[in-house]
Amino acid sequence: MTGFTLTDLDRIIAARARSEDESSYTHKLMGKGPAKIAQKVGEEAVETAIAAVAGDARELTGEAADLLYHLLVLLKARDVPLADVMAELERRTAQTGLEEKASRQPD
Ligand SMILES: N=c1c2ncn([C@@H]3O[C@H](COP(=O)(O)OP(=O)(O)OP(=O)(O)O)[C@@H](O)[C@H]3O)c2ncn1[C@@H]1O[C@H](COP(=O)(O)O)[C@@H](O)[C@H]1O
Repeated sequence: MTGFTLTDLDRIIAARARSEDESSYTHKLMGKGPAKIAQKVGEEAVETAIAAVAGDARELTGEAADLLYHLLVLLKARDVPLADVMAELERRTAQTGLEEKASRQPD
């Protein structure tokens, strides 16, 4: 179990996006703009789906990590805070009333 969160990754992405470090993939990707980043999200989503259908857990793990990373970069490029996405997910959970039940049950 790791304590690393999407919020941690989001902070790293924000710092790398702000940097002028030419060796940073995040910096380079941000420079290409939202359309290119959105294309990468689409590609990574397809690769994730293919890995899931193939049933290869290791491949799926890697592709899902690529997808989440690129999705966070896309949100950053469009100035949509990750916190807003999490708040929307929380709102949906609150609507169903399942949050309390889930916290009482083991994973
Ligand atoms: N999580 C990631 C991450 N996941 C995937 N990738 C990069 O995403 C790229 C995807 O590879 P592809 O083959 O699909 O794309 P490509 O051919 O390199 O590029 P395109 O021409 O298709 O755009 C690879 O270069 C990976 O290194 C990531 N790059 C960075 N991070 C995180 O971002 C942090 C900052 O990275 P830098 O910005 O590089 O310092 C790192 O410490 C990581 O935490």
